[in-house]
Amino acid sequence: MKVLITGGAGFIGSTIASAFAERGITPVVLDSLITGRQEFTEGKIFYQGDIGDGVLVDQIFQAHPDIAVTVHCAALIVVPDSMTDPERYYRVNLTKTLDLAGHLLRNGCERMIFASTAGMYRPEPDLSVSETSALDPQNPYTRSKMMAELLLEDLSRAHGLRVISLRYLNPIGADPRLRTGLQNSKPTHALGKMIESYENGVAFTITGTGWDTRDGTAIRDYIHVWDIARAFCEAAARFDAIVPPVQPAGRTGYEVVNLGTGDGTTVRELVTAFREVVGDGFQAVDAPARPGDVVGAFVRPDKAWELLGWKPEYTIEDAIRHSLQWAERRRRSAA
Ligand SMILES: O=c1ccn([C@@H]2O[C@H](COP(=O)(O)OP(=O)(O)O[C@H]3O[C@H](CO)[C@H](O)[C@H](O)[C@H]3O)[C@@H](O)[C@H]2O)c(=O)[nH]1
Repeated sequence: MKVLITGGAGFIGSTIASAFAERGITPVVLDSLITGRQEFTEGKIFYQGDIGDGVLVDQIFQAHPDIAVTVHCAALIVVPDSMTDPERYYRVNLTKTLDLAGHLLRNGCERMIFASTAGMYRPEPDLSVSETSALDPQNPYTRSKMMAELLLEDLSRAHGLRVISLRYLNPIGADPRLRTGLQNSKPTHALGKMIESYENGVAFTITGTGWDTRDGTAIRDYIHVWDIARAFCEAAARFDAIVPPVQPAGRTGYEVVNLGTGDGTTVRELVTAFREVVGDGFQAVDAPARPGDVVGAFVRPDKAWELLGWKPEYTIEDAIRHSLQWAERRRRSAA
C-alpha cells in the first residue's frame, strides 16, 4: 500500500512521509519545491510538480495504482504573507485544492486526509477550541483553509470524495531521528527566535505580556511535529472506520478532527521549558506585543482520542531538544 503526500518535501509533509515509511506504507511525494527541500525527498519516490497538474497526477497514479489515500499538505502557510498577497493564497490553497480533488477522483482515489488549521475557530471564553466551536477565520490564510474544507465537503456530498480534515495549531520540533525539520533558517516564530537568541547569547524578547491568560503572555498549542505525523498515520489506518465508503443517513463523507494538547503553552511557559533544556542562564525580557498578535488558543483533543486513539506523546521539552538538535545539524551541514 502507498500514500500520496502533497507537500511531502515540507516540514510537516516530510515528517509524515517518514512516519508512514516506518509503518511499512510507502510514501509517494509530490512537491513543487517552491518551499519544500529536495534533500527531504532523498530515498523516497518523488515527483516534482504542481498539485494542479492533472497530467502529472495521472502519471503518478498510473505508476502507483496501489496509492490508497492522499495526504494533502501542499499549501502556503505564512499568515502575514497571506495578508499582503491574498490572491496567491486563494489560488494555491483553494483553487489548486479543487483541481487536485478532481484529479484524485478521476484516478479513483477517494480518500483524502487534509492538513488544516485550528486557527479558523473563534476561541471559547477560556481560549479552548473544539470541533463544535464557531468558525471565524481572521486572515486570508485561515480563510483559504476554511474555504478549501467547505469545497471538499461539497465534493464529498456530490462525488463520493471522503475526507478527514485534521486541524492543529503550531507544530514544533523535528523528526526525532533528524531526517527532516524546519526548512526556514530564519524563523520568526517564538521557538525559532528563542533558539536564535540562545545561539547568539542574547536575551529572548517576550512580545506581549498584557494578555488575559494565566501569566499575561499569549498562548499557543505547540505540538511536536512527530505527534502530528502519527495522527495522520492513525487517520489513514482507521480511514474506512471513520469515514465509511457508504454513509449512514444524514452523514457526509467528511470528518473533522482537531489535534492539540488540551491546555496549551504560554510564551513564559515556553521560556521555562527552554531553560529546562539549556540551563538557567537563558534570559528573557518583556516587550510590547507585535502588531497583529492575538492572545491565541489551545485545542481540546477529545475527539482525536476517541476516533484516532491519538494524543500527544512528546513533551514541549522534547520538542525544544529536537529543534535545537536540528538547528545544530543544519548549521553544521551549511558550514
Ligand atoms: O520573538 C518572539 C516571537 C514570538 N513571540 C510571541 O510568541 C507568541 C507566538 O508567536 P508565533 O509567531 O510563534 O506564533 P503565531 O501563532 O503567532 O504565528 C506563527 O504560527 C502560525 C502557525 O500557526 C503561522 O505560521 C504564522 O505565520 C506564524 O507567525 C506570540 O504572542 C508572539 O508575540 C515572542 O514573544 N517573541
